[in-house]
Amino acid sequence: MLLIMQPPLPPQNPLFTELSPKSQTDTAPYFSSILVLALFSLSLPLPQPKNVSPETTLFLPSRPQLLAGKYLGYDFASVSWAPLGNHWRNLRRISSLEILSAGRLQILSSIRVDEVKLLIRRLFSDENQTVEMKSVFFELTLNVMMRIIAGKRYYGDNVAGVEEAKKFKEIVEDTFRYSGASNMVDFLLVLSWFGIGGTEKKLKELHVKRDSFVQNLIEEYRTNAENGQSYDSDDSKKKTFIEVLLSLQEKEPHDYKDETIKSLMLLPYLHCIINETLRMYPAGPLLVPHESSEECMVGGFRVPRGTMLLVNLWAIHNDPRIWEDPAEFKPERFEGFQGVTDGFKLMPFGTGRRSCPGEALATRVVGLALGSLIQCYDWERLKYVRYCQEGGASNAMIFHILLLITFWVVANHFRNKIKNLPPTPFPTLPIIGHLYLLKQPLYRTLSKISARYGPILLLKLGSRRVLLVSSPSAAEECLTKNDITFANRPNLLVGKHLGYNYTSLLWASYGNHWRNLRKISSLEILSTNRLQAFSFARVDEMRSLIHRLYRSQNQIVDMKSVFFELILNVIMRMIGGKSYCGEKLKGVESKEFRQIVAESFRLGGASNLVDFLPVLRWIGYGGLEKSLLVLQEKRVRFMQRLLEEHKTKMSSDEGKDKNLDGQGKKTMIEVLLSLQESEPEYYTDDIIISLMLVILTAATDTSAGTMEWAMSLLLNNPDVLKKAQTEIDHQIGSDHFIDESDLAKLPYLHCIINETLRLYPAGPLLLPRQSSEECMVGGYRIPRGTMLLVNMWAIQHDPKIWEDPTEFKPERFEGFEGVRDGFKLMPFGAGRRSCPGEGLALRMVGLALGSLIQCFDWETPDKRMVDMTEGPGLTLPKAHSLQAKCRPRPTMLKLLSQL
Ligand code: HEM
Repeated sequence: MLLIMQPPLPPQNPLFTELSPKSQTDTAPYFSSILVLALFSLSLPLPQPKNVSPETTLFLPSRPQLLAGKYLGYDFASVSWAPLGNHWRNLRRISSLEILSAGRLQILSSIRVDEVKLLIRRLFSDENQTVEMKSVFFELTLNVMMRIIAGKRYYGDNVAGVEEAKKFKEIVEDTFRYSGASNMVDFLLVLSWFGIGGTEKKLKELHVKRDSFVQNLIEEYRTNAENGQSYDSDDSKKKTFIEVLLSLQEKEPHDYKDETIKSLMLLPYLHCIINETLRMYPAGPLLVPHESSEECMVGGFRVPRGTMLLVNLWAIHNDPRIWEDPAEFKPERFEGFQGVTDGFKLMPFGTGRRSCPGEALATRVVGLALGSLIQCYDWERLKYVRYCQEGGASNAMIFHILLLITFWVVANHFRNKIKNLPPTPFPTLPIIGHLYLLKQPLYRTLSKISARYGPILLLKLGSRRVLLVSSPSAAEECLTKNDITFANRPNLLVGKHLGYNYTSLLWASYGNHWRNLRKISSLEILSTNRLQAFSFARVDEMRSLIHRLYRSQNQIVDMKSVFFELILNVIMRMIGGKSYCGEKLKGVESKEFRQIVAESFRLGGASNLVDFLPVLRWIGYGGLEKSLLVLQEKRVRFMQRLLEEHKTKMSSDEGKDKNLDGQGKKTMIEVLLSLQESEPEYYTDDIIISLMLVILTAATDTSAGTMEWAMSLLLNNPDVLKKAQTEIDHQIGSDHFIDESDLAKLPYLHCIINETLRLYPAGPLLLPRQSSEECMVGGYRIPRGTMLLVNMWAIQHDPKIWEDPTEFKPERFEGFEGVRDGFKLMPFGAGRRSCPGEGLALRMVGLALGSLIQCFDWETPDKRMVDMTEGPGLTLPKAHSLQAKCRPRPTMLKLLSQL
């Protein structure tokens, strides 16, 4: 007599109150699973497994939140992946009672016998032919399971489902490939940011395939039911699993959503593809990972809550201390032994609450199939296939690697403390260190890290040690007491390729060579005297810009280009006596150089991954070096042209002793070429070109960017713009254009520039430096060769230092002189490697802003607020360049018409 047992249905589930906030969201699978729980009571407590101590049960039942559980486990709501709790208990009960209980297995035994018979018959007709046994067993198992679940067969005579079965076979193979604890992305999240692995994408695709496969089965059943067909009409007790669940769904549609049914239907497939010998080749060599739901003790050690547990079953099953000749296939060792579990030394189906619920079915199918095949046929081997052993070995290796990583992380953390190194964010991962914490924009991410761990931090960015400081006092200590120690620049790839192998002014190490270059640049181009001497060039360029804007009034102007061309022309005239942009000048060259500068800043700086993980160079990652070489070639070609032009002119009689600007001032190239004449070995063409390139590159993007941010802020704050115009009207009037000498009379304009440089410093992390010897910062020991990043952006946005730090309030600088306030406002850096172009930049920004405000009224093209999003790059550029329209101010019309 056959007996079917159904679980009692309680009126209400008292455990609803225990549900966590996450489980109360309305994600369909989870919610519906919880409703299922409301219907099925917990009146039958699961038996506590033998030999499992209370300590270890804490560990066993939960599952870690791995990617496989998210995508294949219906967001951790399926029976395999749900965390320990009522929801999981209920799903487990349904699956056990509806498909895998001893009672149901007994009822459905005819299906298994039938399928084995059909297989035997097929093999009989294929006598003496080679048979691929893996497929034979797979087809058998699938047919058995499909008949139990959906009442249909996929393989055999008169069956049309082979294509569908092929699809399912792929699904099963992929499921095993991407499930479990061996996806590196689960442990190194950073890999997914670098797009390495792509496991997540594959899991997403696999989930879609699995879901639609099972949904089709349900739909097929529904259609057939509507047409009055039934698969297993011979015996109502032999109802398929879908039938059982769908009839429950009919009664309680809310509680039995399709998602719940699907997540349950997928379970038996996964657990029942057992086709290897259980001790030597356990189908789950590391079991399925568990996670501890609270702290517990194992082997006398404290194991924290949330620790993932991997039981290396393969190692236990192959341990020579437990098994004699473990690598030998000796079935005799189990003579007289009942069952498939022997304490904890043999447990191919796991043990405890999360053990395999398909154990009974699997052993029956495997037993019946094997027995019948052996009974009916003689077999001979074609080739010996080393099979699961390889998989088992690789899993054991992963386990040992994980152990090593954990040990390394913990040891590294304590080592820092013992050595009196600054605090470091936890954990420091092997190889990548803290790179996993970084994302663009860097200064914002680093600022968050400092807010969490402190203003003096030691980061490990791949192979480099980085000291990150983000408080005025720490910055002061680095740039005053330790200024010489930190006067080197790190050897980054950009310094090698764009900095003439670390010999340019920007990238050279602190020493005689750097001192000499700095002296030339300061004396010959950036000293107060030289700046004064070339003020005519700036005024001249400014006038020509005003003229162009006057003629294109009411048209939309790209302000970034306007500012860039202005500063490029000014510097070009100081360097080589010619300006590059504007209507009468060579626009093509200007565009070319602008691209060169933009590219230099894009590839430059401290955020190239290859600088921190040199190993990436060997695997050809990113091709950064190639891009740098191409760029450098363009830069050099551009400057070489200019230099040759000057050499030709100077060698001609006409050019001798005559400056090229025509104003009685020697240009920088002339000075350098005359130095070359006296000391040709030192002042090579390369040295001259590299100096010109540094000055041009460092000056253009920084100054143009500051002007663009300032104009954007003014357009978004019309009151401030009005106030600045009023100041100019009162102090300068409208009878002459603003001159550099007028700037001292415009303190409010100065406040606007300071506030712009505070909010949007062109060097948000200054430029990276490197310590030449061991030193102390904040009481911590800083080893030699440590890279220094001063997060000026964080300091200038620190709410402890600045009231409303994100607000544009020029008034906060009223009564304040200069552009440096101790170490809390320092947009040009400090110390020996601070910006030598500060004087020029302030003059240019002041003159440009003052003139544009004096001559024109401004608005955005669509009268909307300017988008202030920051773009990626070293100099804090705007993500979208500023577009604006100008109208001449009525009071200035007379002057403008005289241009
Ligand atoms: C608003 C405009 C500018 C800003 C905000 C700015 C900012 C900076 C900063 C923060 C540094 C790094 C300082 C450090 O490491 O402590 C720097 C370095 C430098 N700047 Fe500027 N800068 C500007 C304009 C200019 C101009 C106009 C020039 C040249 C004409 C220039 C030439 C340089 C050079 C050559 C260095 C490297 C100095 C060295 O390594 O010895 N900068 N600048």
